Amino acid sequence: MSLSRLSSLRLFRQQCHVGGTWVDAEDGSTIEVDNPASGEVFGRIPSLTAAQVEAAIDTAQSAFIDWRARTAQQRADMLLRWHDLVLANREDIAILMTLEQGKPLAEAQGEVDYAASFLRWFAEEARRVYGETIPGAKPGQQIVVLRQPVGVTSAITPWNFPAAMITRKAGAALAAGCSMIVKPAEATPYTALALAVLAEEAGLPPGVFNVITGEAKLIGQVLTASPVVRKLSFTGSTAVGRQLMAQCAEHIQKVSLELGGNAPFIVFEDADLDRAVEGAMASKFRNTGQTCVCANRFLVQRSVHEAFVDKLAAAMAKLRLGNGFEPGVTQAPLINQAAVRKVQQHYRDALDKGARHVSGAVPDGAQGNFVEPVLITEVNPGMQLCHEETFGPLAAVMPFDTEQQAIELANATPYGLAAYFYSRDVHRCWRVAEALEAGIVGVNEGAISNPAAPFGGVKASGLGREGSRHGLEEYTELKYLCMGAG
Ligand SMILES: NC(=O)C1=CN([C@@H]2O[C@H](COP(=O)(O)OP(=O)(O)OC[C@H]3O[C@@H](n4cnc5c(N)ncnc54)[C@H](O)[C@@H]3O)[C@@H](O)[C@H]2O)C=CC1
Ligand SMILES: O=C(O)[C@H](O)CS(=O)(=O)O
Repeated sequence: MSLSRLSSLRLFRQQCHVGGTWVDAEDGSTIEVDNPASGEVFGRIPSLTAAQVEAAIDTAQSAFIDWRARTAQQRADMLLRWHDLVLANREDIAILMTLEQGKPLAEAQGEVDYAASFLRWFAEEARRVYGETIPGAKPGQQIVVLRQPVGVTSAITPWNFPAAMITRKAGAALAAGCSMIVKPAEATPYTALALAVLAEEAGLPPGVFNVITGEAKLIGQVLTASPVVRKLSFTGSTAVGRQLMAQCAEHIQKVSLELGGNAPFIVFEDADLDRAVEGAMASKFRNTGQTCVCANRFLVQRSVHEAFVDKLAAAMAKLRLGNGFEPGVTQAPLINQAAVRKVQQHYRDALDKGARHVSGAVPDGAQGNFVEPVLITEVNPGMQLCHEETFGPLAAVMPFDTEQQAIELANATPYGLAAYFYSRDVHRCWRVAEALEAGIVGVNEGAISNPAAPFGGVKASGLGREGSRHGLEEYTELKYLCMGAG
């Protein structure tokens, strides 16, 4: 992708979008954006000042007053138009996504579809924000429960799903009648700005959906220190989520936190091994292992351990690492050198503590941001990868003996976002599904994402749910009216 070709993409914007206006930083400062495959800087984005973030909050507040007064049908229609425009511009959005995040183009196109599905889902839900009535305590008295939008909301989003993590939040917020200010990851701003172009074209009033860029800590401080902002939705690392939650305490802002994970993937001896391997590949290598719901540890019952490892190694050998724009590539560069070092660290730590290398190249960091898929086994609970999110293409297998041991091993982590297991014993499926400490459990399924489902985790994986009607309710407040008999 040449820079001249890039500048011909109408969705490629290098300014922030606030109140319907495209703006630069008032002091002219910018942040470089590079392509993870080559390291080439291909664009810049503004680094807004604190005063500009404050101005965005004021703009979003004014827009909220008008937006909440629209009818649910009007909000639904605009969300649906936004959905249609996102799909109509699928190819160009995917090009921007592969350029800035690196994922294979086909996977980027798939993410655009996934992102659009949240806009459709919340367009449909927008007309179902219901209240309720409750019998009063006295004759003639009635309790009326209203469900109202919380107001101005903010979203701080990660680089791994530059489109879907925005529409999963903005779709819900706007359907509820809120306005939103989004700060995308510094590494992946262009997908977010493309969504802003299309939101404007869909007829969303100025200030309802705003995209700002700049120094993360500064922007986070301004957004969480404002009494006008009534909710923050964050997806990213647990460390940053913990910090932001503390900052939101000042004005009791609502928070939704989608944080890190360490998903166990359990294969019982009664599993269909071929299906288990299919599920393992879908869970582990989606986005080159850079998702919060990726299998981080494979727990395999000892009697099928060797067969599973052999099948998994054979499936991994078919993966193809390369530039996301190359046809047939299924594994792309990691987002940056820090991500490469984390995979190296988890691999080295595991081998130092007794793991065995099975297949794939040793992650030695010699290929820039590219890391070959690698398989190890004989993993044990004392290894870093059992307690930290690897976020890369390292498949780590641990044999186990009993069902109870598998459950204990699976739950022995600070995280609790996703978990997976394969078994054809229906009674075991119920026992294990109920025992796993996670917000999402894939039962004989490795691909679990769905806009209709309440996505979220427990323990260090976060608070709240996104997607589903539950995700919309997170952007509302309940108020009850006690109507006296008069
Ligand atoms: N649960 C998930 O979906 C994700 C988990 N992660 C985990 O986090 C690790 C680090 O990845 P990062 O992208 O660096 O995640 P991160 O948590 O540092 O960044 C996520 C978002 O938070 C912003 N941010 C960072 N520090 C902030 C602060 N002090 N105040 C306000 N905003 C701030 C970033 O600009 C970005 O928009 C990954 O290796 C992975 O383990 C990362 C991305 C997504
Ligand atoms: O942050 C992530 O990794 C995503 O939430 C995972 S998913 O929702 O795209 O499955």
